[in-house]
Amino acid sequence: MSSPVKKYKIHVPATTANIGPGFDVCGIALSLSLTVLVTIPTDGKGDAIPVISYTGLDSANVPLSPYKNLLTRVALYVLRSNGVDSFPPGVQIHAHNEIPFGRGLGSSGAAVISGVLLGNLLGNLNLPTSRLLDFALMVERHPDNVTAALVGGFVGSYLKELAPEDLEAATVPLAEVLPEYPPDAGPNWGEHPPKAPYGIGHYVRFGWAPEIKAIAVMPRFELATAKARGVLPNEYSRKDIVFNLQRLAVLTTALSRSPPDPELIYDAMKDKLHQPYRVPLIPGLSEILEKLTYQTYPGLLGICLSGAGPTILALATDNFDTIAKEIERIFGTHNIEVDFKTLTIDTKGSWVEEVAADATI
Ligand SMILES: Nc1ncnc2c1ncn2[C@@H]1O[C@H](COP(=O)(O)OP(=O)(O)O)[C@@H](O)[C@H]1O
Ligand SMILES: N[C@@H](CCOP(=O)(O)O)C(=O)O
Repeated sequence: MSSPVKKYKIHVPATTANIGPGFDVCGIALSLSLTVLVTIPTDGKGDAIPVISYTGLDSANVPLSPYKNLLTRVALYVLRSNGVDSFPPGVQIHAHNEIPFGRGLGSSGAAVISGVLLGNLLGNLNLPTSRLLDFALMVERHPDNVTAALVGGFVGSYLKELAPEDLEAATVPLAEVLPEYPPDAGPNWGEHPPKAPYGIGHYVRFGWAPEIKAIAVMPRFELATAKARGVLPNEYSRKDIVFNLQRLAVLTTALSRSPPDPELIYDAMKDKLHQPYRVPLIPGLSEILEKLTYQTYPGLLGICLSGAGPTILALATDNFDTIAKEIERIFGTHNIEVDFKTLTIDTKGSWVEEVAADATI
């Protein structure tokens, strides 16, 4: 006879980050999600390590060892940081993914947030949102995707300047925060991870005009965020920083006003801090940013790279298919195939629900 179980579903949305000038600051949660079904035996019996399975987008290449999979490594990091040395026995994890990997729609941010929520659930930790965010930020150091994925909506965030002793913990290489535990690691294996400082991330939710939708045009190739960050300079000119600051200050309010003003938003979504440097990695990007204007495509409000790319984000109130098809056409001239979707803004963020013992994804 099988063990009695408790089952939970963790829901985490995709995110688009930067929105033009808000590099590493702004994020928007979108209507695509990563859903994780967690089965926990109530009699404490079963395999010592969780059994993982995946369905959905890009699921064929995800590592299924809990010591290699990003989601479970983050969960174990949260557990170990809170005095729980290993996964409870008999846990089964099934993830269903709608967020394409490496396209600039926050798949890794969603995996990190689900991992933090999974650790919180498996350890019965009852951590508050700010503490969940601390752990997420120890893993994914830019706050834009993880904050929007956790709290939902259109969000701006910053990282607190840390005290020297906390700074040391926060700059520990990712590989040490998330060691790839050998499969035979016992509960006391290895060093404990560095303590996550408290209150690393601070955020505010902006308003959002309900008629604005997000068109995501997703090229069929992956661009690792780490690679797209690697091409950015370490220093910028005052002129370029001021260019972005001016636009960002206007954009956060302009996107909340109904009806939205295309003339104001279009220019406010321009950027000089990351997009120009990423052009060589995304054939067609410059042409797309120049060619699609609010004057030539009625309904278009603004256009930018989604996160680190290669997805293009167009914010619009109308003519979604026409706008997407023109972007598809330009990518096509560079022999790049795409998929496109018109998405709405997810205002709920991440959430966990208990489901019936016979529930499936
Ligand atoms: N649901 C998931 N489960 C496990 N790993 C994931 C998941 N989603 C993303 N990842 C990991 O994150 C990588 C993509 O991260 P990244 O380069 O930051 O791109 P993105 O823009 O999609 O966040 C994937 O190749 C995979 O290794
Ligand atoms: N601010 C980051 C955002 C990365 O988002 P992703 O969805 O591409 O991981 C950056 O621009 O590097």
